[in-house]
Amino acid sequence: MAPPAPAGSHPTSTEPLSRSVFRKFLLMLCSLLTSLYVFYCLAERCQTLSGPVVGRSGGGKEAGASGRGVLAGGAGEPVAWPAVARRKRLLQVQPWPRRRPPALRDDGEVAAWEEEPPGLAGSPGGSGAGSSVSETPPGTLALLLDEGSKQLPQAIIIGVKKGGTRALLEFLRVHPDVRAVGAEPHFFDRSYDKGLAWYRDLMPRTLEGQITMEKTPSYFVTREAPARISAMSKDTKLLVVVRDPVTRAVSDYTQTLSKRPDIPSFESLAFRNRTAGLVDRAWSAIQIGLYAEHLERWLRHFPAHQLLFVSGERLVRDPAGELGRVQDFLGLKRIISDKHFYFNQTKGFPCLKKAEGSGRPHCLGKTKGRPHPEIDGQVLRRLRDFYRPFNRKFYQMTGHDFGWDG
Ligand SMILES: Nc1ncnc2c1ncn2[C@@H]1O[C@H](COP(=O)(O)OS(=O)(=O)O)[C@@H](OP(=O)(O)O)[C@H]1O
Repeated sequence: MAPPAPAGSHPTSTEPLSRSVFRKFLLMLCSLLTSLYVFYCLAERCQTLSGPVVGRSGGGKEAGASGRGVLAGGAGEPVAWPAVARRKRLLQVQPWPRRRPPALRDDGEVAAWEEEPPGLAGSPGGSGAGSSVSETPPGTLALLLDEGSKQLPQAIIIGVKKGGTRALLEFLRVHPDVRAVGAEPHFFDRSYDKGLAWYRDLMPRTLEGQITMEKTPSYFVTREAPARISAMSKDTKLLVVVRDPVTRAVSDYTQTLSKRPDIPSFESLAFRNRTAGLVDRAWSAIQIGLYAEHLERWLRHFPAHQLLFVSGERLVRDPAGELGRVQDFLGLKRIISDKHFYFNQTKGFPCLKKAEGSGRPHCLGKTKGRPHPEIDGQVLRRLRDFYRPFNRKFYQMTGHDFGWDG
């Protein structure tokens, strides 16, 4: 038998042809496997770099269509996001320069569309994190993956004003399968005549398996909002962050006072007749806290299991715990956990260790968690008495005692 030819040498006339073909085949197989391995490593590395903090781009299913698949599960019925979501997350690799970070208004909300045009929606609203990523994925991955599309929201934070809605949205955006508009669109209360196409255009791009979200706290008390949202999609999931209505009223007043320091005192606005203890329920700061009454309207259009009530108090005390419930409700994998938060002593609130898009620690702006003026104790007690029956009814309707009545 002829001795084996040195590696890489050409087959000799004495070497059988089949052996030479086999050797070439082996060589090609090795190259193929090496290329696959290199590509896999690159992709994995990108994903590792992005960690739990995510950025841009998405795609998805046809919004507004009936039974928008992935969200079809009810409250206690988590639906797993398709495996494709993992692949899609490759698009969220950072960092790419964000086009234009949204500016903050003085009330702490993200500035409206003149600051962040609809087409650029989706930046971390109110983050102030100074973070930067764009919607353009880097070359190779962009070629391999599609860029997603704009969808109508499948889940909306509908209220309540001053309940902790910004905190909930900012915390949720840490999730790689959540994409949200930064600013409040106010579509179902102020801009409904602009039409669903206009509304959809405000949304960030999402990929299949990602949820599009927005928050506009005034929807909860807008008479037309339940029917309008149901007309968009009866499968829409609704989140309501509720907070002790008395504290909420004071918070609401504090916000107005910060813009118009000359308004009358809280004590005088809260009563139609203070001596008689007659509470002015027409005052919006009081009215919004009548949760049971507002909820009745929503339940005429949505089944109870499509609403989730988030405790504003627990969102401060135990954000990860409350976010766990929210992720289950939205059918999301539980990714946001204790390790995403730290308690900032100066702010007096939980903050994110890594904000969406920046990877840096991030607390909400100075208009969130500001000190309240001192309110007469007797007035507060009267308001507690006033709200008690409404709160009890609300506990019954939601099946949860939020503990506002001591
Ligand atoms: N983590 C964290 N950081 C800062 N603030 C937090 C946080 N979690 C909840 N909150 C509470 O959120 C309250 C503001 O609620 P909203 O974001 O719903 O307000 S708004 O309706 O959008 O204006 C705000 O109310 P005030 O304390 O009255 O300012 C906060 O108490």
